[in-house]
Amino acid sequence: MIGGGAWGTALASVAAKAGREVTLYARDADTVDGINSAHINTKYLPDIPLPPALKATDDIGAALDGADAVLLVVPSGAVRSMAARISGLVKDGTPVAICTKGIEPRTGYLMSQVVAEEMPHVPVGTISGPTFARETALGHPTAATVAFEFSHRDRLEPSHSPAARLALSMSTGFFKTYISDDLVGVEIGGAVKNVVAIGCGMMTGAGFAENTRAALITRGLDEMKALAEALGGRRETVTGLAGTGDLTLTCSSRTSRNMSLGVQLGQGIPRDACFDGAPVVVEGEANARSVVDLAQRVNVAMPICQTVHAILHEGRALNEAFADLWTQPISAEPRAMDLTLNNPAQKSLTRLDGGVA
Ligand SMILES: NC(=O)C1=CN([C@@H]2O[C@H](COP(=O)(O)OP(=O)(O)OC[C@H]3O[C@@H](n4cnc5c(N)ncnc54)[C@H](O)[C@@H]3O)[C@@H](O)[C@H]2O)C=CC1
Ligand SMILES: O=C(CO)COP(=O)(O)O
Repeated sequence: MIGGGAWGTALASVAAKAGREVTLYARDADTVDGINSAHINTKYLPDIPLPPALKATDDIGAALDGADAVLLVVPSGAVRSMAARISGLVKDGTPVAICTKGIEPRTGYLMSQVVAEEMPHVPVGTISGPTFARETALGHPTAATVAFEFSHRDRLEPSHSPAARLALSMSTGFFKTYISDDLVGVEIGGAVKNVVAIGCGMMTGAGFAENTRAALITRGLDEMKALAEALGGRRETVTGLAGTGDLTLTCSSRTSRNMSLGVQLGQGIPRDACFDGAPVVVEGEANARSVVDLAQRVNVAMPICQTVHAILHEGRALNEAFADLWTQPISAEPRAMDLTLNNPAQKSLTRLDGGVA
């Protein structure tokens, strides 16, 4: 397990509980000591006991020595450099699953494509779904999708595919795994939901309520499906755990760092004062740029993501941007019907407390 943050630790705990021999690499020596001596990751998952069998090290070579599978769980901005760093340490054919949710800025690559470029000698897939780290580490019932591309041989013998082997290896009585061969659908779901969750949080923080949130979730899902399809993924994958599931989770709870950032911004808290100034990984901020850029490149309209992007990165006023979103041209649902009408409505958003935005 490469990455000693909340999610890397939670996944390492799952794998250890599934009976795997797990070594977690963390760059922080205190984290390593805490896991080895007290079986706690005090920084990222305080108070959650970890399986004593789980070992940690700050020696990345030792962590990877003899590994039958590698899970890569660092923030998206560190994925390429980490993949390049470990490439020579991972033996040919070892499945590598990226558990990071994002799209690389500039290239527009999925995280699995970034890793595949740096590690051409191994099969690369992903594990994704509605999985808050804390709940997972506590052993709450959780489900996730393991996705790898299937070779011709994998289709003939699916149980030998990397996806199936990893799904089996990670399965416990509380961590239910599903298998997919649609990496694009799964990874687009994970990246886009972060952006939509920031949007849901913004509107919640600004004083709007449940109708608004349900509309953003549903139309956000439509954006996710359209982008996935344009990139060769399947719409039905997006209706699964890594799309609908994760979108629903992160748009419904302030446990989500993305939703929580949005709420704070919606309340008017300046960005550098959010989370009391602590450096928290909020993938949706970078994802907003890369998703909108990718959507433009493949000519897919993503009005919610564009609105979030404009507020985060172009200095647009939040209320005005959402009022514009709500008065965009009237279009068909689903998109398959090609129909757009000019919208004659005046901008008018009223908050739950009766205030006008
Ligand atoms: N926390 C959660 O509930 C879930 C998180 N994820 C995804 O997992 C990824 C990681 O998130 P978390 O573990 O939650 O973040 P985190 O903030 O808890 O931990 C990040 C970890 O990455 C390490 N790190 C950062 N830059 C690094 C670098 N350049 N080299 C080596 N290590 C580096 C940090 O030291 C830290 O251990 C994100 O893409 C997130 O979207 C996915 C599912 C659930
Ligand atoms: O991806 C996640 C849950 O599936 C975690 O969401 P946040 O990164 O918004 O906390």
